[in-house]
Amino acid sequence: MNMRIIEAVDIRYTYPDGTEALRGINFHAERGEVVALLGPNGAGKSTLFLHFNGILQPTSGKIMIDGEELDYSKSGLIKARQKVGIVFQNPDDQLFAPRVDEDVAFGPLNMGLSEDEVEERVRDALQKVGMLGYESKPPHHFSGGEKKRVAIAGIIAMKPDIMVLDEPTSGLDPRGASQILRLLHNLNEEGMTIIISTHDVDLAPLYSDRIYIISDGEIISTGAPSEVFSDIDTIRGANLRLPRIAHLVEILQKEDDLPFEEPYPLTIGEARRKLRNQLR
Ligand SMILES: Nc1ncnc2c1ncn2[C@@H]1O[C@H](COP(=O)(O)OP(=O)(O)OP(=O)(O)O)[C@@H](O)[C@H]1O
Repeated sequence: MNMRIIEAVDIRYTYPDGTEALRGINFHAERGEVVALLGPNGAGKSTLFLHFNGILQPTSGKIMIDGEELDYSKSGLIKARQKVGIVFQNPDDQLFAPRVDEDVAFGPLNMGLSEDEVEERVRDALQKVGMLGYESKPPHHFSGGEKKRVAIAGIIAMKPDIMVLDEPTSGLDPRGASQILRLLHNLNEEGMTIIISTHDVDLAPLYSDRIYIISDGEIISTGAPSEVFSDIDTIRGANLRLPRIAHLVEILQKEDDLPFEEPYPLTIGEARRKLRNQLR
């Protein structure tokens, strides 16, 4: 079994207008990891993510999925998209059906599964994201957090090995952000490899096993959160700041009114301890 479930090898990407968005990126996630890609706006996070299931083809370099080079033929792309699910930054780019259940069913139906299997997957996915009972509702009227959860359900229903989420908490209030993070924690506990891009330096160290810092199309630092954040010059050089406990606490304090049954993965005390250890 290949430990590196996904890998970008020396990826360069230049947009048709000549913008050099990625300048030789090496990145990988190991099976079962939560990896954060941290960087300021315009650093290249979305561009890199669009390479992970072949939406963009690199100008040079290659993407390896489970030890095999991504192949850009129609059948190769179908295979890649079953293994790697991408949740876009803006859920309106992902949701299109008039009903929640139709939206979530779209991926598995395209995979050619039976109606019974699709129905079961839709129910299971909606249950995981806390949206059971919303099947017939139009997603376009939902809050940002609810839309995001429906978009994630659509990916869960395809049962990918790897879920890639572009800024999953941006634009959400602390409660919405907390729900998404708990959901990702639960999916990871079940074995899914999770890759998250964010510019939120407070959340990245708390939820990730490993962090990459991207700046101007290049990876400038990688390692455990404690290693990455101990190099203050590099963090500042990437136009990022150091994590702040206060923001974290604000997010974690919302735990009581969450519509989930399982306990929150971390109490505030645990979060503080974890963060303190990582920054020691
Ligand atoms: N379609 C496009 N055509 C040309 N240039 C683009 C296009 N999309 C992005 N870029 C440029 O590529 C670079 C990387 O952008 P990208 O969106 O990948 O960054 P990002 O880190 O995801 O930022 P954000 O958090 O703002 O989305 C930026 O200079 C951006 O202006």
